[in-house]
Amino acid sequence: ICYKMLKKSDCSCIKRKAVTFVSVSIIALISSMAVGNMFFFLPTHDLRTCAAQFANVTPTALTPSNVTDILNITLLDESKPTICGPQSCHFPQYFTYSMVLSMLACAQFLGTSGFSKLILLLSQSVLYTLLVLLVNPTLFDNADLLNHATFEESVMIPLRLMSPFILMLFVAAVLMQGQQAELTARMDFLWNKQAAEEREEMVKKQAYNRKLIHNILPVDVAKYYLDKKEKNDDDLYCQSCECVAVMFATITNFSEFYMELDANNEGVECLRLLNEIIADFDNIISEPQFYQLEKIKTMGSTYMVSSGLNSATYDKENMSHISALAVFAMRLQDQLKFVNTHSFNNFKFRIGLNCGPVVAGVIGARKPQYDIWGNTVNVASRMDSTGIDDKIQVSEDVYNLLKTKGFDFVPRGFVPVKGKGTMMTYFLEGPRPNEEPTS
Ligand SMILES: Nc1ncnc2c1ncn2[C@@H]1O[C@H](COP(=O)(O)OP(=O)(O)OP(=O)(O)O)[C@@H](O)[C@H]1O
Repeated sequence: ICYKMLKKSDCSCIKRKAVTFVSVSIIALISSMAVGNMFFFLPTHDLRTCAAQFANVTPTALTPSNVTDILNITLLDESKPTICGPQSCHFPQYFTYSMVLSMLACAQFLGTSGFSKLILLLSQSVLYTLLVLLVNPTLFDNADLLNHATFEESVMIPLRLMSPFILMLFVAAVLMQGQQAELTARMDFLWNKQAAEEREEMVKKQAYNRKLIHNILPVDVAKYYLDKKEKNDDDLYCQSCECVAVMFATITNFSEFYMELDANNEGVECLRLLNEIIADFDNIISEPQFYQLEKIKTMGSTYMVSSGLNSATYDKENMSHISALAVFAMRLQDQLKFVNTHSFNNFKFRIGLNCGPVVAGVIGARKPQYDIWGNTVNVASRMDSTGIDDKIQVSEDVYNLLKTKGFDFVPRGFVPVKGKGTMMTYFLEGPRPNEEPTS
């Protein structure tokens, strides 16, 4: 009910108070049983004196057996009234045991610090000792006498002294056990804390590693390696893809821009600009509309992208992954124009597109690289290398698939392509995507 109705912190506070209340009640109850009962037997008559009076002798002249015989009492029969008075208590050591029980409850269940427990236990035992010694010591002396008479063995240490000694011994034991428990609890706490910190660190590292792997490999390929049970580095991952689109986009005059001079920190500033341009391209490819695209790699100032490499991104029906790559190519052109305007440069951009079957895979055990191979890739590269600055040259296959999808094409004519003879190619002119280029 508490957990349903209240906040967690309020609830644990109430729970703690309830536990303290119950513990204090138990301690008070058992202590009062121990201490309170002792008062029921007041006034207690000294059996030896009583028997001496009855026999009209001095108390020292009587042995314990004489006393029991004269008074006609036995250790085990407490109920019979004696000539000295009504029934008595023959086993006062049970008061001490009750006290030990109450102290045990105090030591075990009371939710306070070790020091306050020690103070409480000491005051309990001192109070009890005073009660034993001052209020009713005769009760304990009578018990000693009855024991002596029954077992015919003299009592070495009187019970009235033995009882406080037992309590002190118990306090010492509780103190030692408490210290040990506190030490263990502290160690447990520290170990738990350390374990929690290490677990948190491990989770963070795992997430970071996953992020790194996802930056190197496509999501499905990364999943293949992460889920793989047998970690064999030599395993080859490769997959045949039915119809993917491949793009090569090159900043053709970047080599003219790149110079190693003192003024540009030995070329570092040129590389910084190239890095910013590529990062802009990476940001565009991360947009949700380009989810079918996968960046393959950059080679110098060439950016290579493919689309439709897995079942999640390949659209067999509408070939939307090829349309998405065409739109992406135009976005890159717009982005580079934007960079030119703001960096007062005149970078030229040449793009080639092709589509068809490829083989995708990961090569190498160290620094593994995801790549695609096949004639489709070679031709896409040729579409770029034989293209014209600021144009997107596409193969006839791309043209045939996209001509009915609202794209504008201008035929370029037959282009000589190394190893292929001549190929009919087209320039993709539009329509331009509406989006503003990102800064
Ligand atoms: N996975 C790939 N990544 C980058 N470039 C590629 C890839 N596959 C092919 N190419 C490029 O495609 C182009 C055409 O390759 P092809 O095998 O037809 O001719 P090649 O004689 O090897 O090329 P080149 O004459 O340019 O050296 C090559 O320039 C090659 O670098």
